[in-house]
Amino acid sequence: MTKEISVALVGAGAMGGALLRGWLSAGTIDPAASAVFDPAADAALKKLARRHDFALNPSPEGISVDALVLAVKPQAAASVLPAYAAIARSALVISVMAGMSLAAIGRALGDPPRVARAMPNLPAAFGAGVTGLYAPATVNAHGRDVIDRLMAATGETVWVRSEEEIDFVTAVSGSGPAYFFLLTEALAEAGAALGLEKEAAQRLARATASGAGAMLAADPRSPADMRKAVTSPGGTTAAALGVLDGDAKALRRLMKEAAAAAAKRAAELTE
Ligand SMILES: NC(=O)c1ccc[n+]([C@@H]2O[C@H](COP(=O)([O-])OP(=O)(O)OC[C@H]3O[C@@H](n4cnc5c(N)ncnc54)[C@H](OP(=O)(O)O)[C@@H]3O)[C@@H](O)[C@H]2O)c1
Ligand code: PRO
Repeated sequence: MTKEISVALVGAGAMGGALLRGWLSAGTIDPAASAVFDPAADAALKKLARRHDFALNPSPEGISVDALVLAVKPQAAASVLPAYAAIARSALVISVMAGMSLAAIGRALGDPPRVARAMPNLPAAFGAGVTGLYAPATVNAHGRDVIDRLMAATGETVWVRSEEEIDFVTAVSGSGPAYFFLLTEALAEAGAALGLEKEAAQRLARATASGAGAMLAADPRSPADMRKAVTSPGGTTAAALGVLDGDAKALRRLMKEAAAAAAKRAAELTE
């Protein structure tokens, strides 16, 4: 049987909390040997700590774990991370922070020997996440296996070839769920503008987005083939796609611009 992983998680907000819940429900981590640090822990986190018996906000002194996972806001990292330098010396450090480079993490933690980057996304909370991963050569095969097991507990994993590509992962899948949520909002607004009741339009748009997501998850056809299956020649979908994807390729152009803006911002956040 594979050994459970002991983890120290720094930051149990939206992303860190989703990962923690995924690990606990999948049995990936050993809660009794793990610790979570989040100074203003809310009632739900306190309840989770009591139920699973992991240490919540212990002194970092003397903590020894397999993996130290960093999930605070990048803007807070430089002031927060030094307190965890001693843990980082013997642990595999995994940062899920957008735009915080290996070099900057190394500086904040006193240059620990093994640091990797992971870029998960929020559907991890439902086991439906996808995480892009990068580890330099200082992380050996065992370390990569630990990283993969931790992140695969909340969805798919995709290894990339360079640290720079983590910014591109952030632009596609890290931020990506927000693009689909915005599309759902926009579709509901369009339905209401046509004359549907607002609530009916919202329910139709939301169920359509989740239905399309379920097809993407379960149907082996490519997105393009599934799009064609919805589109009757000369029909209603073709009329709509003429606007979204006609000669101007409006949506594809906009998506390229949006992803480029996200990648640029990730690079700006990088020290
Ligand atoms: N949200 C996403 O979809 C997503 C996806 C991929 C990657 N990420 C990355 O994940 C990181 C966290 O983002 P988030 O959206 O989860 O933000 P968040 O909800 O604000 O979570 C950050 C958590 O860290 C806590 N914190 C603050 N100071 C701390 C300290 N000294 N020690 C330990 N914890 C501390 C915060 O507590 P307070 O709220 O009390 O300050 C908060 O609970 C970011 O670096 C982001 O780039 C996020
Ligand atoms: N949320 C973080 C941000 O917006 C990183 C990816 C998703 O910066």
